Order: sequence, then C-alpha cells, then structure tokens
Amino acid sequence: MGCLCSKGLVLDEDGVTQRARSLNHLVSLSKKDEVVATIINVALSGSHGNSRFLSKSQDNADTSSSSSSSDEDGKKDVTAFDSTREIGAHQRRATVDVGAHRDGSGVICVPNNIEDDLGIVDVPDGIAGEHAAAGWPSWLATVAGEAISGWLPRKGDSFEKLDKIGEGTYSNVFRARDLETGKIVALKKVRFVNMDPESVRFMAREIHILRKLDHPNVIKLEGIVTSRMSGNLYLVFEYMEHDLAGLLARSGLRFTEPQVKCYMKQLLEGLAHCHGRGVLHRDIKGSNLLIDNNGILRIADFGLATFFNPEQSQQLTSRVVTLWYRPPELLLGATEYGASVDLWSSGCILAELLAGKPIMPGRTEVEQLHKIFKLCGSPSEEYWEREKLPHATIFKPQHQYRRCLAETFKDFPPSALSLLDLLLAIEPEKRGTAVSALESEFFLTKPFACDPSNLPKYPPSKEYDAKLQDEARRRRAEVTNGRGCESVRPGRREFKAMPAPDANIDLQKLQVQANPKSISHKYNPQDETGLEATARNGFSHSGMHPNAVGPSWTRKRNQEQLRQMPSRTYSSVRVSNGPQLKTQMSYRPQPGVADFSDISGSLAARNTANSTHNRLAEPAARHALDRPSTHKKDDSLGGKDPTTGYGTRIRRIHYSGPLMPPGGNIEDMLKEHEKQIQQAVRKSRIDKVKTNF
Ligand SMILES: Nc1ncnc2c1ncn2[C@@H]1O[C@H](COP(=O)(O)OP(=O)(O)OP(=O)(O)O)[C@@H](O)[C@H]1O
Repeated sequence: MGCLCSKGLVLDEDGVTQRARSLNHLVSLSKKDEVVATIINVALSGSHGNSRFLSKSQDNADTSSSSSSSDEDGKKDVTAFDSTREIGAHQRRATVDVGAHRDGSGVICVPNNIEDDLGIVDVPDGIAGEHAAAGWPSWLATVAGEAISGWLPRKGDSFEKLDKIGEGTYSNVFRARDLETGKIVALKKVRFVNMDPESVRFMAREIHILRKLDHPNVIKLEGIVTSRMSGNLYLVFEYMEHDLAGLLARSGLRFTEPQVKCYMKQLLEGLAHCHGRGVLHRDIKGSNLLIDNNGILRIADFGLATFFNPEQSQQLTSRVVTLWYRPPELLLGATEYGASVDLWSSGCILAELLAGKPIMPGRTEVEQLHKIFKLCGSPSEEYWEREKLPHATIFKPQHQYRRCLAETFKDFPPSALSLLDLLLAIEPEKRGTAVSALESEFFLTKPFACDPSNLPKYPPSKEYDAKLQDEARRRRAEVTNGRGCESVRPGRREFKAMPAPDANIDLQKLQVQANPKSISHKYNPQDETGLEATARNGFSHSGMHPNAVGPSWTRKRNQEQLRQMPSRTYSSVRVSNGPQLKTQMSYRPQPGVADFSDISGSLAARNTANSTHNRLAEPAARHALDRPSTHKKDDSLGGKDPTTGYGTRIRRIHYSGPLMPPGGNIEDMLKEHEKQIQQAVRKSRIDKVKTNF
C-alpha cells in the first residue's frame, strides 16, 4: 500500500516503489492514500516544522501507532503521508558518506567500553538535532547516532522493489532497483517492535560494524533508507545471487578441490579482515556466505557480530553462532573468547564443502556437543581443570572420546585434513588465526584455488529459493493427496503441530510421526549421534540425493517450520540453535502447551494440535540462569540477545542453553531426552485425534 507515482508504480508504506498489480489496485490505493494522508496531516499539523525533532516518547508513540496498523510486512499505509510528502518534494539524496566520523587509517580503535563504540549511547540533543536536520528520523538519530554519523538517508522512492529474495529472523530481504543508478541492490528491511530503543540499538550495532569493514569478501553496506513515519528501515546492500547453503543444497552439486579452496580462501580473507578490525562475526554459516555471479564470496549478516579486543579480556555472551557451527567452548558456556569461534565455524564450512553436507547437524545443544566430542575427541582432564567452563560439570562425558577426524574424512585431501584438524581443535587457542589458515599447506599446494571468475555459473541459488521450491512441491503433494482445499494456507496444517526447529527436540521423528506421508525422509535411529551415521551411511535418508540430503532436507524443513512459527515477541532473542534458527524466547506458559520444564530444563514442547502456536516450555529459573548479570553488557549488545531482538514477526519457540541438571551425563540425558520427546509426540497425536473428532 502506498502512494501513486508516475510510471504506474506504487509506493509502499516506506515510499519504496512497487509495481502496481492492476488499475483497480491503483485507484483504491489512491483513494485510501488520500484519506490516510489527510488524517495524518491533521494529526501532525502543529508539530510540523519541528516535527522531526519529536521527543523520543512522541516518536515512539507515533511509530508504534503506525506499526500497529501494519501487517507482517508493514504493508499498511500510515507512512503514505510521508511518502506523499517526499514525492512532492522529490528530493532524492544518495546515502552519502561525508566522512565526518571516518577513521583516518580506516582501522578502528577497539574501545575499552564496547558500548561507547557501538553508537548505542544516546547522543546529545545537539547531535541528534544535526542528524535530524540531515534527514534522519529522530527515533534513529536518538538511539543510533554514531552508526549513522556522516551519512545521509536515502529515500524510499528512489528504489523499485522487485521481489523478495530472503527472509531472516529480523528481516525480509528484497531485490530492488536503485532508480538513480539503475543498479540492482538488496534491500534488507529490518523489523522493529514498537520502535523499542533496544531493538534499534541492535540494528545500530550491525550498521556500525558494517561501516567499519571494507573488504571485497565482506558485504558492503551501501546506504540506509528510512521511513520517518513507519519506523521501517532498509539497509541497502550490493545484490548477491547465491549463498553457499543454497549452492550446497543443489542436488548433485559437488565442489572440486580448487573450487573449495577458492571459497575457503575468500571466507578466510574476509574473516582476517574482520578480526583485524576487531570484529567477531559469530554466525558464520553457509546461508551467511553470499556469492555473486562472478564467484565472489562475501560474508554477510553481521547481526550477531561484536567488537572485541584480543588484548583485553571481556565478557561476551556464549549464546551465539548457529548450532551446527557452534564451537564446544560456547556450548560449554564460555564468556571469554575471540576470533577462534569464527575459525571453528569455518572448519565446519570447509568440511561441509568437501563432504557436500553439514558434518555435525545436532538438533539440541546436548546432541551438538556429543557430536563434537565423538568426532573431535573429548577434552582432556587438564582442559576441564584449566578452563572451568560454566557448564563443564553438566556436559563432561563419562568416558573419553577419541578424535577420529582423519578416519571419518579419509577421502579428504591430506592438506585439507590438516587444516581441518587445526580449525576443529577442541582447544580454541590451537585453531590459529584466519591469516595462519591462509598460509597453510592447503592453499599453498596444488591444485591451487581457482579464480573466482572460473567458478561455474549457477542459476540463482539461495537457501530461501530451496525453501520456496520445497514448499511448492509440498503443495503439489497436498493436492495429489486430496487435500487441495487446504491450500489456502499451504502447509499450515502440517506445520501447526511441528516443533520449533531450534527447539531441543527431535524434528525428524516428529515430522515423520506427525505426518508420515508428507516427506520422503525417514528417521534413522542409527543417526542419533549423526556423525556415525554420516560415516556409515552418508546420511542415507530416502528419496533424496545423497549429496543434497543433509543440507537441503534439514534446511528446508527447518525454514518451513520457522516460517510457520507464530509471531515472536520483543523479548525474543536471537540466539542460534539450529541452522536457520537463532531465536530464543522467554517462556510464558500457555494453556494447552506441553510443559517440559521438568525435563532438565531442556526440552522443547511440541504444541498440541489444536493450539495455534508451537511453544517451548522453559522454566523461569532457567531463563534467569541464561542471563547471568556478567553477560549483561555484551548480552544487551551482542547477539541480539536475551531480552531483545530487532523485531517481531513470528513467535517462535526456541531454546538455547545448557540442557542438563548438574550431575547428569550426556548419554543419560540423550536417552531421557528421546523418551520425553516420544511422550510429547504421542500426547500431541492423541490431542490431535481428539481435536479432529
Ligand atoms: N546482499 C544480499 N544479496 C542477496 N541476498 C541477500 C543479501 N543479503 C541477504 N540476502 C538474503 O536474505 C537472507 C536473510 O538475510 P540476513 O541473513 O542478512 O538476515 P537476518 O535477518 O539477519 O537473517 P538470519 O536470521 O538468517 O540471520 C540471506 O540468507 C540471503 O539469502
């Protein structure tokens, strides 16, 4: 919804131009816009002139009222007024870096106090006034002063939205045309909840970090589009056609050694740049590694990134990094760490590129750690003694696991295996650095990395595309199965009873039991510990290409589940736990929701079938445990963690954290875990049957 402009295009609520679907549509929009514009004009008259200098509370009130009338994607119209006004004035301005706060050398000084350097400190009125005068909405200028410093905002009407190309926890991503340059860009629309300053601060940090980075293998933030009225914000990025997860999910696609080297080289070069500038990414995974048609890889999604100082110990949250790529020390609750966390994730990517599938697809934190120990060996006694990690007593396995990387990946080239051995070291300090990895034998011996321009050209391949394709397939299957009448909300019935994908629950079993016909995948009980199954049968899920099955099935399934999750609230946190799943939500008991709070504080509850939402039960006490006061500084900044997130769209149920009571052990825990899941599934099925009658 939005304003009309020339060329038969429509401006949406942010003034971003969209193609009109029909003349009728145009007419109705036009009338509504008129009305809306009039209403808002009346509402704002009197505060204009100085209206851009609204106090925070006014601003919040305004924006929240506008957002309350917005649908999921903010497709309502309160900002029509804004757009109309802007079209009238039609002052297109590029987001310009006027250099006011640029570092001379380009190298950042890592601050002692992170908060000071995050642009999250409220800026003095004078500076906020300057920002407002530059055209920034006051809500943004007030909270994210430093992040936007020296830039001018772009206007929505200087972009034409083309199509949706991605969906993240905190954003929808659109392909769009920059009408000033004709260039195709990606617009990442950030979701906020009621303009909560805390949410804006997280976004501010992402912008701030992105602006500190400047490297061919790091995504470039090209500008920011603001809508003063709606509070919507778009980050403008160069457009990238693929992501590594999407490429890996392409059936039958296997990379050659020079290709793997090419991708890994770019990843490590990008990481070396980030680490050199004091930035930890903390969410390296395939879907965050974007690739363009020239084979250039860029690290994207700095939503969980943070500044760090290798010279100084600082408390950071352990609740970051998507589960499959999360290093053991974070699973064990470490709060002092550095670049080594990204190196572990890079090791997982290296093995995934060579194996054609994720190597440690854990479904719960317990299982993830178990998989790690089984592959990489469990830590020595000295390690446990020395590190004194918060969850060590909980997670310490009863018997020692032997490291078996070499046996498991005996087909990998020896130089790749040596590098993998380093990157997947249990002890973080043994992982080396991105720079040392680039100097390893893997890159210095033949066959060398190919040139990015020599990489094959693929049709656009994103994890999101894979999800859409899978959805279409499922819809077709529904029609075939005579359930076409439900296609108004495709997939809804199936997903309603699904667990949150990153909840600590056995998704595969649930899926099969909830809807045995819906997928070709069969749960293999042997696969309980994943890696053994990998070595033994290569993820031999039925009906899928052996190379594609690990990544594609799980990703698609999880993404679908995620999409179907009910809206998340402001208290959500973005904490990785599952490949696409990074959100954690404080537990609020709901009627009809299975309560797993007695299961070692660990298990996800699958909702009963007649309930609208899936929820994860989490005991309140656990919640407190998850947010010790020592985390406060970084938690409030890092990882969109414990109490905030960018925005609310889907209420998801996620749980991330230590899963066992003291005194347990992993094996018992896994067994208990399974038992409880089975019970929940049975209960849910019974409830569902009852409901259907
Ligand atoms: N510059 C870009 N060009 C093309 N596609 C992009 C671009 N940036 C992001 N995307 C797509 O949008 C998806 C979501 O973007 P991003 O990861 O930045 O958002 P997010 O809300 O932080 O998501 P997540 O929950 O996965 O962390 C990406 O996986 C990618 O497929």
